[in-house]
Amino acid sequence: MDKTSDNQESGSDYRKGVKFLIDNEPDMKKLPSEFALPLLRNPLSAVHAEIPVIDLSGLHGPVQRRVSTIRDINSACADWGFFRIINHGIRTSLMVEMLKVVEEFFDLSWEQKMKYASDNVMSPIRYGTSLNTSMKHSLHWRDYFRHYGHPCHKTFHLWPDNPPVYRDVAKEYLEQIWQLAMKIASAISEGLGLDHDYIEKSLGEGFQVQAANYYPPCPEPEKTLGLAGHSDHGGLTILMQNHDVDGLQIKHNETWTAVQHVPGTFLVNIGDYLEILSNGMYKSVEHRAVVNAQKKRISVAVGHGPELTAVIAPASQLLDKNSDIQYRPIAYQDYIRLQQSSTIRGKSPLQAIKINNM
Ligand SMILES: O=C(O)CCC(=O)C(=O)O
Ligand SMILES: [Fe+2]
Repeated sequence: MDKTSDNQESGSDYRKGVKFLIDNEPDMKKLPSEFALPLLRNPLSAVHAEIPVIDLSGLHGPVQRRVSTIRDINSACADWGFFRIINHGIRTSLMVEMLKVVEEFFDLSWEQKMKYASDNVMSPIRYGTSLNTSMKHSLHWRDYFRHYGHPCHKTFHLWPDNPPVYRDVAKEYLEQIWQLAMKIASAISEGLGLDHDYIEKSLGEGFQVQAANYYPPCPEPEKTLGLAGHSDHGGLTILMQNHDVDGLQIKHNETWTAVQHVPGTFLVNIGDYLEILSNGMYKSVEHRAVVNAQKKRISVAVGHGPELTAVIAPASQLLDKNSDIQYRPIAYQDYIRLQQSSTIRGKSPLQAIKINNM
């Protein structure tokens, strides 16, 4: 292919990131046509709703409070698949530091960031833009940077050394978030009627991936999305964002619903692995990110799932003669590849392994 053709040139500019585009043209008035999503109905007109709030200190309280907290988590998982946690035990200063080093990373020159660009969706570290620019699709208004976390010692040496404190801050953050995820997983196990360590044990060594998203201000935010509707492939995602701008929407009762950000809290959501493990009792919920004309938004989503070679399948304890198995077993890494290689979002990877019981 002629590498100097106009298309190819502008195509490669997009791969440098939307931040690069807007930094070079801060007065941009029109959304470049590649970003216009043809079938999108104005995403900024979503309804607003309060999602369940769980006070995690209840898990350490007297028996009755613990039981009612587990019951609340269980109904939040079944009814919403998303909930907000307070009294989660993570220092606010660590949350702030983490957002700061992530922002400093995105502020690096595009050459420095492109060192981490990769078309390999399983790469342990990856910078990119939109969904998957190795495939043709309408572009999305976000840059992302993701890398593996727990067990941190395996990939720590690959993480960015610029900003210089990045590795240390991210390690402390990801280790604490892993512990938090295991605490919630234990409550969910009990809520499902399984042993309290059932989910944690099912993870084996476990797998954690951190996805940082950067959504710059966008000239025509009603015509595009930061991130298309999708469900997460892992079991539990723990999400935080910078303090002063909303953007997350979840599909609740078939309606896109905007979720307000509350500083100092995290959002937790159920991913496909827990939908599969619970044989469909819990649903992984589709969610997306919208953008806005005024402010950049940064989010850090940390996903938690089983070790990559694990075969994921419904828990046998949850299958009885009245409930047929709903999903075909699949190696977790094959599932991730299925999800990440596609530019079609929604819940299509789950549909692909769903068994159509009559
Ligand atoms: O930016 C957000 O709020 C959502 C991010 C997200 O869903 C993801 O990274 O999987
Ligand atoms: Fe997500």
